[in-house]
Amino acid sequence: MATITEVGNAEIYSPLKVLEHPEFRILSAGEKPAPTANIAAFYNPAHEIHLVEKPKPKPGPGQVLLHVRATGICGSDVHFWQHGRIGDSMVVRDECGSGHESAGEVVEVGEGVTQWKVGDRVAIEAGVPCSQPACDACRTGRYNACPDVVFFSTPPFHGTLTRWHLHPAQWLHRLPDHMSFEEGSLCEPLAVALAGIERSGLKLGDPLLICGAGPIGLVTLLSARAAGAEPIIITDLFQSRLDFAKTLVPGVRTVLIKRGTSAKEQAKEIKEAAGMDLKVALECTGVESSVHTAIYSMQFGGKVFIIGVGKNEQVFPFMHLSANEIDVSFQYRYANQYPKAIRLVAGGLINIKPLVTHRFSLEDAISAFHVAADPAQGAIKVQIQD
Ligand SMILES: NC(=O)c1ccc[n+]([C@@H]2O[C@H](COP(=O)([O-])OP(=O)(O)OC[C@H]3O[C@@H](n4cnc5c(N)ncnc54)[C@H](O)[C@@H]3O)[C@@H](O)[C@H]2O)c1
Ligand SMILES: OC[C@H](O)C(O)[C@@H](O)CO
Repeated sequence: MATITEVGNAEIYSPLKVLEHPEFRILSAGEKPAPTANIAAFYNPAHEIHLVEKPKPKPGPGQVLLHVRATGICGSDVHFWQHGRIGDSMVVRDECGSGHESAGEVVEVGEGVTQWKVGDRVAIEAGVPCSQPACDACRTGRYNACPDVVFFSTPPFHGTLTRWHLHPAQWLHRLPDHMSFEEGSLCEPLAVALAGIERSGLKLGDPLLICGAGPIGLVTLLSARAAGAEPIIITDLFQSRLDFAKTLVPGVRTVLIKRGTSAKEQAKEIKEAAGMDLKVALECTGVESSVHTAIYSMQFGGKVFIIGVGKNEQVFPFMHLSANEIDVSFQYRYANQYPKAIRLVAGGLINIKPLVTHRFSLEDAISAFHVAADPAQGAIKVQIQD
């Protein structure tokens, strides 16, 4: 039987027709895999999700084999499973492995790897750009724009929600001893928030609006508090999410968004809660009406910075933006944020631990997905730990 290294890296990091591969197999419902089996959670174009058993890979030159110890379920994992696509370019066309918020432990290193040894604990940066000198994005440090990026868990690339994961040595980040795997895996959504804070230009004392109190909005809230924004207003459609935000950052002011209320009326309520017009909005829903609310909440010269992902085409209040010199910018994943994320958590400036509300074993990953997908369960961050 061919091993993964004999098959070659190109196949590991490329559209792998897993079910045609002799060593891949979907586990039947209720089947108990061996304790060391390389199981993973896969979704497919028929919107099914199941455990798959796949071979334990061998690290090739420059690669590290990891025991993945903690993985968070991201909204995009659930979205790929239930909707089969995000936008036009990320489409589920085959079985695809989930998960990209992971941390783990080095169990084997490939030829030429000198910076890692067995037992090292790492956060896994799931987007691996090509790093070629001819690639403008990689050369200029904006590697999230690399056209040849392998982003684990975005089709066609399989994810890091598996027991044994092979990763390029240079895209791992060392975890200090006092940082848990759980915190290491949360560095992924934290990296998204930090990229947003950095690129929005948020400064000490800036009045800030955060739209949406999901995991990204909440991690943005923690980061914005550490960055010194004041006051901070956070919105959501659900009071329970706003209450959760208050437990994280007691000083945050909350505004419940009511369906059927106009964006201008909601903005009025937000400005009243702040006692002023706001300077920056970090929009973490991607919902058109919420983007409008953010725009109408801004002062002259404000900035609406959109982290949320939404409908392909959306309408903007053009003249209001124009007459108030309001900038609108967007974030696509992140670049150069992991070392910063680890420093902020390790240094105690950001406490991300309370975000994890549910924990499952790898064998129970499918139940974890069902909890993450069901709003009635009240989960913030569901983690799978091994
Ligand atoms: N730009 C990026 O690279 C990047 C990376 C990760 C996630 N995202 C996106 O960020 C967004 C947030 O991610 P998440 O995991 O927190 O998602 P989530 O769906 O768990 O949370 C979104 C929150 O927004 C709230 N919401 C919905 N409509 C609202 C409205 N009109 N006003 C106020 N709140 C509203 C929801 O109730 C929910 O609590 C998603 O769109 C996600 O795709 C973007
Ligand atoms: O944090 C990274 C994001 O979740 C990904 O871009 C995902 O949404 C699609 O690849």
